[in-house]
Amino acid sequence: MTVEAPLSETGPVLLIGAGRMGGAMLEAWLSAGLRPERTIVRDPGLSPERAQELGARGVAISNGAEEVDRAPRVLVLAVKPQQMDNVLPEAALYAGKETLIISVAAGIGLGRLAKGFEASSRIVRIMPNTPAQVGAGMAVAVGNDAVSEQDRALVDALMRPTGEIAWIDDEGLIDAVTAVSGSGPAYVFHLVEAMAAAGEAAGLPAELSMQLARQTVVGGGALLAGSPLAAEELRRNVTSPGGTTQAALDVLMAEHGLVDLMREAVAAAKRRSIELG
Ligand SMILES: NC(=O)C1=CN([C@@H]2O[C@H](COP(=O)(O)OP(=O)(O)OC[C@H]3O[C@@H](n4cnc5c(N)ncnc54)[C@H](O)[C@@H]3O)[C@@H](O)[C@H]2O)C=CC1
Ligand SMILES: O=C(O)[C@@H]1CCC=N1
Repeated sequence: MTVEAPLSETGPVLLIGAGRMGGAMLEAWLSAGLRPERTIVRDPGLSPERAQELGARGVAISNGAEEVDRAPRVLVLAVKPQQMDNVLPEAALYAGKETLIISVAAGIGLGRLAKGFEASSRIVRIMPNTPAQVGAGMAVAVGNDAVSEQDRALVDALMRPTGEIAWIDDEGLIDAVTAVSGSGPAYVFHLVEAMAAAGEAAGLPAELSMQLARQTVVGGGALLAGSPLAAEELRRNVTSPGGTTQAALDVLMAEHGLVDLMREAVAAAKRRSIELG
């Protein structure tokens, strides 16, 4: 197995697009020891406050021009899929022979990315999620044929501080991945909103209901993370036969319940991911 140098010795990393997803990964990298002066952000849409805040932490904010002559070790594209066509020609100016190219954009395939760079370019497509910001993310990666074992080790080193990483060989799976783990945190946050609203409907004050919903999802996630038991087993441990939980699960697990709804939701997200490409 090829082992890449620790993150503190990696770089320079050029992040193009430091919005919600790029920003989340950036925070994880800096927390894990990526040296700020070897971390370059190119994002003309950054607010002056955010640019100043990153600058104060030592991160280099680039206006683009100076990047042309200093190819980064890694170039990470974290702009919206709709922005990619505008960004690729600029990104191609920055990429050198040694640069590993990573894109986290939903729907944009390796083939389309490759058209933006030199034919021999090593390109990895990653679908991360925003819990990356606190090191609890799930990222799935797929590389083109040019990607080496060393490149994979570098991607692992970069993504491990953001949470778990899984590699797939079949890029065709990535739309479903996007629909489950890429978009999935939003489903969990919506669950919190739905539980809080249901608590209010059951007579709880709004603030207390939100506290209960939020901490229950946080606590459920922490138990799932810390326990060797499967989700199904943990669910059974809450469910006394003939008790209150069973009464609720009879509703959630009924026909047209959560399982059917989630299947439809994930299928819709997968369709949209395919459309974006
Ligand atoms: N937000 C999420 O949970 C996830 C997002 N993604 C992917 O990450 C990508 C970014 O999404 P978000 O961070 O949510 O969007 P965002 O809108 O928060 O961030 C995009 C950033 O790109 C910047 N930008 C726009 N044009 C640019 C240019 N020409 N050069 C450099 N920067 C430019 C914007 O100023 C903005 O800060 C998308 O492709 C999305 O599919 C993937 C997984 C999860
Ligand atoms: O909503 C989106 O399109 C992006 C991709 C996965 C999460 N956010």
